[in-house]
Amino acid sequence: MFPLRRNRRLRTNEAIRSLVRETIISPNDFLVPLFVVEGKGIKDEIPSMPNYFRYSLDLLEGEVKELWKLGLKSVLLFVKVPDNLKDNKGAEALNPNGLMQRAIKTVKNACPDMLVMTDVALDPYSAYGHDGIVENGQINNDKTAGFLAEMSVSHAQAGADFVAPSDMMDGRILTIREALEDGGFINTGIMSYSAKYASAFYGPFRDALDSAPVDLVDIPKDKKTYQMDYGNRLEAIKETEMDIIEGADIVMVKPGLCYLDIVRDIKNEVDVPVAVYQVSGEYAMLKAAAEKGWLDHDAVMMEQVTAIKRAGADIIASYFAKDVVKLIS
Ligand SMILES: NCc1[nH]cc(CCC(=O)O)c1CC(=O)O
Ligand SMILES: [Mg+2]
Repeated sequence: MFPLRRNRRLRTNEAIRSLVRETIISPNDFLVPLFVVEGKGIKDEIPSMPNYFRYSLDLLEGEVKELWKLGLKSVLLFVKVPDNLKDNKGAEALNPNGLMQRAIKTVKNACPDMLVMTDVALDPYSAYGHDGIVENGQINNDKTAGFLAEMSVSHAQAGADFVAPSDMMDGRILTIREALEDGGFINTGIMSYSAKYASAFYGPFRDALDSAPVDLVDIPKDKKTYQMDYGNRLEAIKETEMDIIEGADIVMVKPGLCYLDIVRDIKNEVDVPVAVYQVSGEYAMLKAAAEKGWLDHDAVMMEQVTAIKRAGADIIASYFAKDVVKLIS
């Protein structure tokens, strides 16, 4: 008996393969993380993130214009805060003339139609490298949520389109939503890092912002009391559903590749867009393997972002965004 159905017919050549391909990557899929620093003329390569840079505001302009030309229309801003401006409460985060607030305006000036999302969490501002206020050796959930709401309003005032709380405090989406509504920012969206795991893949990001938790007595050494345990799956659905009820417009799973089962679970469960963050450690792993000549950088990169989209990502936050778009254009 010869087979009646030969699946290989649909794989005969690139024309037929591209005709039947289910998942196609486009510039519209990406959200581009950007690291911003004080100073002038700075384009500083992050050692553990080859070919990824921190920009001072004057050079950020050109970078943003380049992204726009490539068809990348959304950015996610992170700031590296000077040590002397860090404290336990993140007071500098509310400075109307702070680095984040100026960065938002810089992007909007350079490129008025660029969608600007901002990271909302204390860690870049925290003397202890924590996403919240430390009290008696613990992260105070409710004080932190209140502070993040003020921070979100400050970003909205500066012109942010979306705030992206990445802290994992309970209840902060509701607190932030209420503060935005009260402030009249009814159209400012919230992209919640809703299922964010306590992951060792964030290492290079913490190098980039110098934001790792400090090693001091009475200060938690890691983020495991607020970020999720990577053994858990149902908890991701619970976290995500709660954030949607509290007012999240977009939910996120983070990191990416090791968590694609979670992405699919959530995609099947919710009716809001699902973002996935392919994080710094994922970027660093591929760059390192490619540098050694052990992996084909571009081929593996495309396989990875396609897998993330296939798993259910509507939005991919990725340090590879520019590389991908240059490759496919
Ligand atoms: N709240 C901070 C924050 N926002 C995004 C990332 C990680 C992103 C990456 O690794 O690329 C982190 C680090 C952390 O939680 O320690
Ligand atoms: Mg939560």
